Amino acid sequence: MSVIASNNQRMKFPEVNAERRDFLRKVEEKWQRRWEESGLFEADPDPSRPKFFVTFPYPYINSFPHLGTAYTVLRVDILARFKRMQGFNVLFPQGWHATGGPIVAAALRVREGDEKQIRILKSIGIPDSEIPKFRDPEYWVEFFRKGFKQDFSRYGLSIDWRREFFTTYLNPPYSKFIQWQYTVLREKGLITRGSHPVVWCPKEHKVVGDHDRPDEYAGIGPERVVIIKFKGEDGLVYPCLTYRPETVYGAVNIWVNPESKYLVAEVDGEKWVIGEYGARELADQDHSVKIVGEVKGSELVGRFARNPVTGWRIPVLPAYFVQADAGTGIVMSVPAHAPYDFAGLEDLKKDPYLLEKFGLDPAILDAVRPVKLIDVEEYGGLPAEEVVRRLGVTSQFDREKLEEATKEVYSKEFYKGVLKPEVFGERWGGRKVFEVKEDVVENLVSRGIALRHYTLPSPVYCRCGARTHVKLVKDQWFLRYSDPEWKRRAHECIDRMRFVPEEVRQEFHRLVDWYEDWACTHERELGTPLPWDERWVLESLSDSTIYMAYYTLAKYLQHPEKYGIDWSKLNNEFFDYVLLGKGDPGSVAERTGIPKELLEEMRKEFLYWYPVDMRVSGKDLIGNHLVFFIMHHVAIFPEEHWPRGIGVNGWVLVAGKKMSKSAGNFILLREALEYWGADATRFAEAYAGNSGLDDGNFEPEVASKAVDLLYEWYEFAVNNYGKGDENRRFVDDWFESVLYRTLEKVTKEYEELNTKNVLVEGFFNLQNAYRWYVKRRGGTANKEVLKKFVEIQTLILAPITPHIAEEIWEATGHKEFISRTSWPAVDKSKIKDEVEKAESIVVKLYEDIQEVLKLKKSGVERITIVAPSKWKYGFLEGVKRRYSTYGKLSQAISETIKEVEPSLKPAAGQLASLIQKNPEVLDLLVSPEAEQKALSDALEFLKDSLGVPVELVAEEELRENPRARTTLPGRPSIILS
Ligand SMILES: Nc1ncnc2c1ncn2[C@@H]1O[C@H](COP(=O)(O)OP(=O)(O)OP(=O)(O)O)[C@@H](O)[C@H]1O
Repeated sequence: MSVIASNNQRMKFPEVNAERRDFLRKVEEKWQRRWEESGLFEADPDPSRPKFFVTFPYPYINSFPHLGTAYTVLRVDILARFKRMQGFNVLFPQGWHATGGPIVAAALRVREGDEKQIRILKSIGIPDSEIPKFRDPEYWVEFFRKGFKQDFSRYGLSIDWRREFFTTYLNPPYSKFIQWQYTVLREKGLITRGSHPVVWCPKEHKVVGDHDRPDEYAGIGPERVVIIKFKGEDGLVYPCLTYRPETVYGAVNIWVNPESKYLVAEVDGEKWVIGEYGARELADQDHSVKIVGEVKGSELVGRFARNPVTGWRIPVLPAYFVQADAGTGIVMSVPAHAPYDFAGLEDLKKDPYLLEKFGLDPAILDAVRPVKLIDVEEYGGLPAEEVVRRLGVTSQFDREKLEEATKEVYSKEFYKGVLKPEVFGERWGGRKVFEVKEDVVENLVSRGIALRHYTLPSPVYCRCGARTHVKLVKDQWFLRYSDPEWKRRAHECIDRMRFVPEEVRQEFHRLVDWYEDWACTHERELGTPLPWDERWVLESLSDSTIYMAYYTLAKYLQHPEKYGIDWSKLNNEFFDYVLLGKGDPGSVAERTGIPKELLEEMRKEFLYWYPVDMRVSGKDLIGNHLVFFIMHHVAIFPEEHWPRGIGVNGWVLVAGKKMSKSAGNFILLREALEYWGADATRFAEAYAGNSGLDDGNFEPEVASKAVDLLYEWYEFAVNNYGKGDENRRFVDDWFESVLYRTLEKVTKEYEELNTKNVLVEGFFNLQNAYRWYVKRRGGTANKEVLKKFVEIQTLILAPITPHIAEEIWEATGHKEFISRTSWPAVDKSKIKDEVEKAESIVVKLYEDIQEVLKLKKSGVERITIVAPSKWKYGFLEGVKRRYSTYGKLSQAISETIKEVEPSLKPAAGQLASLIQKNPEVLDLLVSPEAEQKALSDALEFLKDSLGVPVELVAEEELRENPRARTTLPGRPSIILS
């Protein structure tokens, strides 16, 4: 089940045992206090130990953390704790992100008394009297920074809090660090200046970010399109806006909306006919636009223009699906490949009244015939026609179906479509659309036939109510991500990194290739001013690229009073020295007033911790932040400081959507902590998913159940540690083998951050195995084995549920924090395949006997298990060996029979047919001694649990009994008497 919750509609959590929960919470408080008092997670350089540096993308602090953030950050904590137990000196720092528009916009909304914004604040527990404070963006930063820290601490995250910081000018040393970074990038020629398309409010004269518009318009941004100019016989240019410029080769008419008003405008010296919206957008995208007149769409209908690439004389026709206030308001018609165009033409053909209404001669349609340009395997005929017919589109007003049809045709043709050589000639013919599209555009533009343009795919309104459009903002600063050398270094870094899961590596390569220059500054947002042009502040992704390096210094820089650091004296030379080793510490000391020794210590600290060993994030950041993280590291740092690892995971969803602060659909971490406590919440979060792109599934039922499971484990461990007997039996070997095998598997799963698998293997399966072990032993356990079980189970749980693990550790007489205890070594000598297999024969036998007894119901006085003759083991061994060579069971059997001594041939024939029927016995094969040992060891258990005497008799002794002859290694016969 997935979580269903939102601000307004709080979820009802499944019932929890409050007494147990309260016990767990007390334990949690106790250990959090102890960890803090002992500075357990404060990590300082220690050259005698290997280091491990883990990071979590600093969250944006416009609300409290929710279970989505908590899911991902828990994985970082689990890795940190696991690595610590493996003997690494682990640094897990945490900062907060405040850069960008959302906080400023939200504060503004509170100032304006926006009801929705105020409701959101109330829903997360802010009392009425406090709301006015949220008019100030700085208050948001301060308030939620504290809230995040509080929640993360109560969640038991093992963070070195001395390194906490937040972004923007509100934190001067961080701002200086960012300014240093951009100075370095500029010196390396990686920053350039140019224009950039933005969503623009013409009324308020400002950029409209996601947070400056009603929610339904979130995420809609400028899209690159092409305007193709069709010259009219009336002297006007008909500017057709298109996403598919390559299809101009099949444009057989032009569409206008007959009922709309168009403008006549002088655009860059030509006379155009265009919608008002388009004229505005062109004017804001570096074109000179002068309105000189107006014309009704219907007046344009029936005129003719020339297709600029084919030279065809084509008519202007009426269509109601054309929106004059979108794009240029004028559309070229490609009926072979565009479902709307096909439907529009069909309507005209079907309805003579329409032609009449606009005074059109029906003959005008004769020349308007679809021309096929692109071949796609799926479509034999005209793609648009086929899809329109298949979906049952009735007219151009059938919008829903037409949208679906358009999506289908466009995407199939884009990726799989091959351009027809007879239309596109040698240059493009025979090639895929996506391969040549750019070249086609380039060609059209260079011939003066087309121009590049930006527009919005659908209308977007500003919060002030005005309709926005795309404007090119000048003097924008860009990161030159298009630079080939920069890309090359990033690819090299990606090749060397570890990715969890491995399959995301290719995606990073693809993204690095895909990125073009990135506009890195914004106006009117919280952030750090660009050092050489302070009108601009660095936008939120651009300021969050190498800040992991800042963590290594934050210990000093965020505590200036402790180290005698004067923030105002921090300069680029300082960062050059401590982060790049450039310059002379003596002169840096003189300029900054920071003692030389301290500077050297900071440099050492950086060198000790860097690079980042593993950065763990939700998959949303793959496409942006994590790419930037790589790009900026390779630009600024030498190779030895490039990132070493990235781990990604899916999202915690709410009703199929990412749980998110901005969308407002969340369960707050603090609510969960209040209801279940930290360990049970952590248990359910860890159980929610593994590494990879699949989304997690936080189940409240699991959290409620975890309260019981953890409490019961605590009781069991504390009450049973040191108990048990000294007897050593076969089944002790078995359980020990399972224990160490589990440990081996769990160690691998932790390395891969598959936390769900850890709990499945390392908790649920192990607990089941223990239950069987005790049952098999008639309710007892071996003292040493039991001790090992309690220890290993608690150690396995420690990274996930550290508080209760500490409590058990202490209660079982261990002096050290479990968080500092070594991860147990896998004792390979204890892992015994044969023993595990032999025991599985017992399990199956036990189940089989139960089944048979159920059928018999009563009257059974004795159960005889028939131990197979030794030669049968040899025979099976021979079959198994040959089977793995030949791959054919029958051949393996007949070859083996040849080797059997003559007196056994008849019995071997019978055995052969049994193997044919039960080939699984080949997998169960163990030595006769091991099987014998397992069965003998189980006799008492079988007798006690089945309530009937059970004996193990050799096959030879029961020669007369036909059931006995069918006994098989791994599947001994059962005789009831
Ligand atoms: N629902 C979620 N499931 C898993 N991880 C998440 C979820 N939401 C955020 N994260 C992760 O938390 C980290 C910090 O991101 P942050 O809290 O700033 O989230 P965000 O996506 O910006 O905010 P929002 O909650 O508004 O979506 C990122 O690694 C992000 O992938």
